[in-house]
Amino acid sequence: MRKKVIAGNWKMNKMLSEANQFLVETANKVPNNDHVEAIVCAPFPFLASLVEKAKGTSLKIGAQNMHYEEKGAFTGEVSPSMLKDLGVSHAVIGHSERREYFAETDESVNKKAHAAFKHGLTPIICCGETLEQREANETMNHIASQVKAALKDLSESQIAETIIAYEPIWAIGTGKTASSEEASDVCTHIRHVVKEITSEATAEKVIIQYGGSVKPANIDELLAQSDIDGALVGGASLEPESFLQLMEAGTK
Ligand SMILES: O=C(CO)COP(=O)(O)O
Repeated sequence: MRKKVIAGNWKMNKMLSEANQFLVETANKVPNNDHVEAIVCAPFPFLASLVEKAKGTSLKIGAQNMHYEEKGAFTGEVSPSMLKDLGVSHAVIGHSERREYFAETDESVNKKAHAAFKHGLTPIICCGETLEQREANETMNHIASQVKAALKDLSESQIAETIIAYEPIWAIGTGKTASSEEASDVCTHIRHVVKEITSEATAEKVIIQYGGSVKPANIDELLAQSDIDGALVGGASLEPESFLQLMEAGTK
């Protein structure tokens, strides 16, 4: 039985004092069991403080991006080794907002996935189709190609440790959730793609999240789908109360 992994993606929100206060109100309350893993993916300037505040609790702290190089002349960038050194455990890679606004490509996503494993970070690799692609029946091909490109040349054991987040772009921040059936169909497809490039045993281990307007009111139905192992949550992860409700849903 795979555990549920629920990650909040705060995106570019909160001030440091608000981020710290969020941890004060949630870190000790996130479930401490084998059923659910709770992660907050926060802006870079908050990470050191949040890691400190999460110490001794089950809450993990993740980044929302990283460079694939270890160090060097990359002004404005943050390396995986810096994140690891801080005590960060996860990094979101290839979010559609980064692909759209910051020229993230399948190739850079793959380089970042390799770099994450090299430095002991767990990548949360995002994939998802636009509304036009969905309407043109291109969803399954597009997702397969994004997933294959992201996982290229990773070892089977690395793939088994990877978290893949399916986030249909038309459902992000729009209040429009994919129906649990639509979400489930694509997540099942992702597991098939992973099986195709590795093995059934590895595909069964991969955590596949759904993301896109997930909230306490719809998470139960999404998590009830056999191939949906968690959620990557934007808006509803910003308030302590709804964040904790999402975690509770994961323990059911
Ligand atoms: O992009 C998302 C998480 O990475 C989803 O954002 P929302 O939950 O705000 O739709």
